[in-house]
Amino acid sequence: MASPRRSVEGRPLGASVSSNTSNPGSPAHGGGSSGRFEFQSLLSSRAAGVDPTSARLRASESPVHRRGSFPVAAAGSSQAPPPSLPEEDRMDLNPSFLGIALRSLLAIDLWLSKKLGVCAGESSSWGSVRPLMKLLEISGHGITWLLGTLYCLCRSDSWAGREVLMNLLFALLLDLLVVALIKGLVRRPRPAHNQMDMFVTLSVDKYSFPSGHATRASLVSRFILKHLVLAIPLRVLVVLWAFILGLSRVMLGRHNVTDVAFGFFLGYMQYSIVDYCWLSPHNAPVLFILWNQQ
Ligand SMILES: CC(C)=CCC/C(C)=C/CC/C(C)=C/COP(=O)(O)O
Repeated sequence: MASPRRSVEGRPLGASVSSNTSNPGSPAHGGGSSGRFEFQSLLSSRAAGVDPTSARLRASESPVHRRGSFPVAAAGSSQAPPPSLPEEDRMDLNPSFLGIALRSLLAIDLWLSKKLGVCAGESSSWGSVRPLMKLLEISGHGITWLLGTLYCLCRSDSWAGREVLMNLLFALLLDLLVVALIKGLVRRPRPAHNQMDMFVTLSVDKYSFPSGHATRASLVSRFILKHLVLAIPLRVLVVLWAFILGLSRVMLGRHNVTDVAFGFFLGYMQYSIVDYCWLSPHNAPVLFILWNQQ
């Protein structure tokens, strides 16, 4: 059955609001038999195996089909104030506005990412700096950081140093796990202009959301700023490295802007988790004793 509620649902709401405002006499305004809402309701009733004529009759009784009562359409008109919608219909209407906002954000994201992807190929406008961008890519790669941390852990001869490095190792592994989980869940494909010529990847790295390099850059730089005593210029360099690494992901065409922006946010939050669960000889003695026996 094409209930009134079914005829209300879905994407066209935002479009119909604007068409109602700009052209109150149009079929989409709800008055004509070929109006957009009727078309929608016919489609949904066909999909549900319902007789289109009876569906149309029902649609004309629906709260949204009485479009003159919708606040935007009614603005400036002499029509009676709208009867309030039942609670369940109001809940259906709001997400479609959110949907439109999300769709617009995604459209801007794709457009901006394509514009910024100036090193996506050798023949791109900034193709000559592609090798430099790929060097940056290696500087933020999981393998580089894991091997580097393990090496420093082996060379460290102080308890304090080992504690910090053990936590950095934990942070890097947590980051790999969280990013792999989200990539596997969201499954957003990489931008079409990306060349998949990355140095050592996991199977989930065919997906792009969020950027693993961006999460690592923000996690590691926050970690370094908190636990290493560095001169101001070096601290600035650490932040710059993280920012440029994130930007280089979009310039290389590996990611969309939102992948990197969310990656930065996620990495920042991950550091808070690492800080909260800080491993020390007091709360994780086994880990430290085992390591010292190596
Ligand atoms: C211990 C273990 C599972 C190590 C795997 C290290 C590894 C291959 C990480 C992949 C790093 C990578 C290519 C991430 C992708 O970064 P995006 O910025 O392109 O998302």
